[in-house]
Amino acid sequence: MTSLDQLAQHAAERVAAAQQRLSLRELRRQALALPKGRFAFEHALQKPGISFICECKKASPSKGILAEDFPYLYIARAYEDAGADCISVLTEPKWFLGSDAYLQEIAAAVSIPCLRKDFTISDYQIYEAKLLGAQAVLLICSILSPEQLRTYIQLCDELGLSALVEAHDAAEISMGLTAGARIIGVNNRNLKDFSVHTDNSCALRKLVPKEVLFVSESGVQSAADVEKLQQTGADAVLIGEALMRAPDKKARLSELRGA
Ligand SMILES: O=C(O)c1ccccc1NCC(=O)[C@H](O)[C@H](O)COP(=O)(O)O
Repeated sequence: MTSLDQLAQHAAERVAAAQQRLSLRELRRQALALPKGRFAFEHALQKPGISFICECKKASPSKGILAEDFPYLYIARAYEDAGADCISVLTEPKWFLGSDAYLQEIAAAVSIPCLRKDFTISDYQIYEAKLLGAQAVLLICSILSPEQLRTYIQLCDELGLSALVEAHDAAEISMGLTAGARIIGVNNRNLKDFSVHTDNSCALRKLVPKEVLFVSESGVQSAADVEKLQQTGADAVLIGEALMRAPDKKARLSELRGA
């Protein structure tokens, strides 16, 4: 079983446990009672130049603990002060040591849009994301069927959430576009063996039409990486480790911008 299979399986167990506490019907009722979102996440990626999605994550399966000390609200505010366009918040608890509470508190504390970064395998998690204050959810092609992907994008549309549809190869990009994705994220990390190649985004950019937003995810470590991805036509970069390991987030983000 790959790490991704384990993450997806654990997500299904988490959803089953959550449904014991609150039914899908009641969760759905609560989510639909909220004002419809305005797709703020995708609007934030439409500005001229490259946008920065800065990630709050304490740990990851490939790198272990990234930040012993994890003052998540301080980190999120530092990202916002440094000019981040969006924040990605890991809510997966077992391998990323994330938490729904981190997302809820961060979304309430900042005015830029937040992505719920989790392993979505059920509509239940999309309603949860809405209630936690997220403006976007991650949909990973390799753990969803084409039908699930299409249905979940439609649900996001109904709630006014953006869907960041993650692909790693040409077949997954095709699956995402067929399902109606408006944002494709190409993960430079192979989630089966954890190897990272930012050139993956460069190779796959041409398969995504210009009217669909293109996000390059993972392995961005330098201003040269950002410059290369911008030249390739990326609308945004999603950066985790390089920022999480930096004591001064503002200085590190400026450095990555090439300022
Ligand atoms: O990072 C991992 O080890 C990992 C393992 C299994 C599934 C997903 C994983 N990472 C999620 C991500 O893709 C990153 O958090 C994100 O793109 C930021 O990457 P980085 O800048 O390299 O921290």
